[in-house]
Amino acid sequence: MDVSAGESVAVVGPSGSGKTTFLALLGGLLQPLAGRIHLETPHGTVNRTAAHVSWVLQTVNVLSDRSVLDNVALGAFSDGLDRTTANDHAVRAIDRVGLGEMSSWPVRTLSGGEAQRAAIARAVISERPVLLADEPTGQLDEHTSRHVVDTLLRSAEDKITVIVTHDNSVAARCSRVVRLSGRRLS
Ligand SMILES: Nc1ncnc2c1ncn2[C@@H]1O[C@H](COP(=O)(O)OP(=O)(O)OP(=O)(O)O)[C@@H](O)[C@H]1O
Repeated sequence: MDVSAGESVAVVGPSGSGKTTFLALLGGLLQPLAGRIHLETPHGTVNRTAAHVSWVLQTVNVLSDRSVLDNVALGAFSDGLDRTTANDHAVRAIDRVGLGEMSSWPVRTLSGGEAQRAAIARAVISERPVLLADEPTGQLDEHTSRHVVDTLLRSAEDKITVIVTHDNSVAARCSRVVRLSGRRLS
């Protein structure tokens, strides 16, 4: 599979077909037994993709005692943005996912879906060229899901975005849909 910057790819398929495993391979969390995954960057070919990927995971990976703002800004800050710029980007992304009023709240006080939206805000402001999302709307109602997918896809304009989803309406909005079944991509 070849994916170019600006493309958003939905990965669909039955439960247990290997979608999360495929994402983990793309993101360098697992090494393939066969085949090769690499990323072409302006600075050359990268074989270890992990440092180039921002994640939205099925189990929400946030620091639960820190505020929404801290959680969202931290990723961009640790990637090298200065704190003021990281905070500015974070504030805008938090507004876009509808958590503006909760910005100073510790993430542990949020619902599962709200924490998931904080994780999405963190991923979309990342300057990393690849965004991998595993069921990013799994805990969201239809209206919030549509809004959050807008935010994800807006950030996809200059990134490689791969979204694992069971939601056909999310898949339909991606620029490409691939199906995993019987251990094959089609
Ligand atoms: N670390 C592991 N070691 C061995 N087998 C694993 C491991 N992780 C997942 N599997 C198996 O690999 C298969 C694919 O799992 P995976 O989580 O990638 O599926 P999925 O398509 O994302 O499923 P779902 O839609 O239910 O989240 C499953 O049968 C699972 O049991």
